[in-house]
Amino acid sequence: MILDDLVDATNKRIKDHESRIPLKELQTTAKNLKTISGFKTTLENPGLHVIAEIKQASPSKGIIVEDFPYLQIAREYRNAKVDAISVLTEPHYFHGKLTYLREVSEHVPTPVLRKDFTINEYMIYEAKANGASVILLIVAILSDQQLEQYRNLAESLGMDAIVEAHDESEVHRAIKSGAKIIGINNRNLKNFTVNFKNSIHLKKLIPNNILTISESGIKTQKDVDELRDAGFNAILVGETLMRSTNKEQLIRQFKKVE
Ligand SMILES: O=C(O)c1ccccc1NCC(=O)[C@H](O)[C@H](O)COP(=O)(O)O
Repeated sequence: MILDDLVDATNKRIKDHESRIPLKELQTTAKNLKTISGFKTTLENPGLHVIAEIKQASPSKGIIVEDFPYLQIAREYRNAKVDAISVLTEPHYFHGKLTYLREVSEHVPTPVLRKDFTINEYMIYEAKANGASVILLIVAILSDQQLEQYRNLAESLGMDAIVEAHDESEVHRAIKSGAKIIGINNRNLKNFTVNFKNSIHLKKLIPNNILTISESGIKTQKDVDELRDAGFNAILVGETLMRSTNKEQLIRQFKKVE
């Protein structure tokens, strides 16, 4: 299964990072670096918020774009007033890099999500040390204890955590862990199909005091309107924006602003 392969590859990658930058050194950098806070507060405002993703490739699609001017893309997203930028840092399947995260956070004054497969505390300090305002915690790869502990650690470092669920039992675990923001991934990670109805059904299980984000496979204005009507606080859009030749216009259209 792809998720197991991703976790194995992440384990090896982070062991290598730890051998080069010890945890103590990373913790000092993380604690001293000032990053943008307030992502959660932004989502609490009325309206549908947009998280725009920067990624060159994915397991389901392979290479999405050959040309990858990530800083220029980040500036276009900023001009379109996105509420956060999601940056893939996983190198093997998504062709991501930590450098992209750091540079985007240094050049663009918008909260940045480290989009990766967080499996330990080292990665949370690493996210903060490289400019992240938000991290992702995927319920399918973490225990109940890790979900709570990692979210608390992220918050203690001034970041927010999106707890990602794919099905009913994962939504219940996310709620039980104390998640303040739940991301529902529309993509089935076994066969890569995308199903909005599942996302809209799962939203109904989440209490109103928890913020919700619909992630993956969002392509058209109809998709966006359906998710807005279902009451999501935000959408996370990757491939559709990466392939768009006018990203700014598309985001404004999705947000329904002139
Ligand atoms: O995108 C994939 O193929 C994928 C496969 C396995 C695990 C995660 C995967 N994607 C990560 C994401 O969550 C997406 O990058 C993100 O939600 C944006 O999705 P999209 O708009 O469909 O590019």
